[in-house]
Amino acid sequence: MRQGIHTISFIGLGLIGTSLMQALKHAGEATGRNIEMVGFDPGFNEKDIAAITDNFGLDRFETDPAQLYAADLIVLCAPVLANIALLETVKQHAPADALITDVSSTKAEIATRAEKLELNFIGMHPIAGREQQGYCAASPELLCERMVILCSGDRLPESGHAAELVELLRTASCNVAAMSPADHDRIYANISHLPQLVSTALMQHCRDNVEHSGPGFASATRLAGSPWPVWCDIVRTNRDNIADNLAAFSSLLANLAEEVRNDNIEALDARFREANELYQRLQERGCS
Ligand SMILES: O=C(O)C(=O)C[C@]1(C(=O)O)C=C[C@@H](O)C=C1
Repeated sequence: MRQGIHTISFIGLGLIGTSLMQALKHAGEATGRNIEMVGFDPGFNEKDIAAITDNFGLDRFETDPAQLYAADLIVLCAPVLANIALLETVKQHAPADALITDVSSTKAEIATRAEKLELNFIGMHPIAGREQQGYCAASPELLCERMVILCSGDRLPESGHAAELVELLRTASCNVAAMSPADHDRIYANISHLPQLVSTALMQHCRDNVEHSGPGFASATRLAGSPWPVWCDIVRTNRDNIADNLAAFSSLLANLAEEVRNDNIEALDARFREANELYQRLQERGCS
């Protein structure tokens, strides 16, 4: 049996799949390896295949599952529920020693399904994105200095394809961290899924005055441009955590409204001071 990652298959060649493919290709080259990048996307026509091969580093577009899944590492890059559905096909075709991962934004449901199917699976979540979709908006820079969560439990994997994946991600300048799927979904409901829904709701709430808006409103609502097909699956696979966060945030907003109405300057000053300090810390970490 040959050792190491020589071939990676990407199922779904959108923004994240293509950016990750390019980043791992470059990381392989930087460490003296030519990793073959194989991919499939059901929405692709001949023009897309030519463009992604010529400009984004895809080596082979494969429609035959036997060829597509014959890889050392398989990365599922479709929306979460589609990735979950794909696990059956992966089980059928993937070599026994292949590592299966995904780039979905929720991790518990897919991990449970993969465990039931006894797959060699570790979920992954690159904390990177933009409101544009599709491979045309992809770039390996998208992942540079960004966190990538591997749902391998308390510790990052130390052997096999999974350890090699960690090494490739680090070479691509990603900050790789480990956590459990349940912790992931709880944390990202708060720090990612809530901000998305708040941005969407803010855009709706201010609909009548959008034409009068300035740069402040534009930066507060950038995420309102995010694609629903992706977010539909995220919301559906992390419902309780997201609903809990929305409820807690609504009560914070209710308190804020009271403070404004009652001219509670002290409370408002404390809020601005805390938020300013947190913002400053984020800037210092280079997370803007
Ligand atoms: O900046 C964006 O447009 C994002 O998509 C960002 C963001 C995030 O919350 O940071 C949103 C969801 C993804 O799972 C990862 C990244």
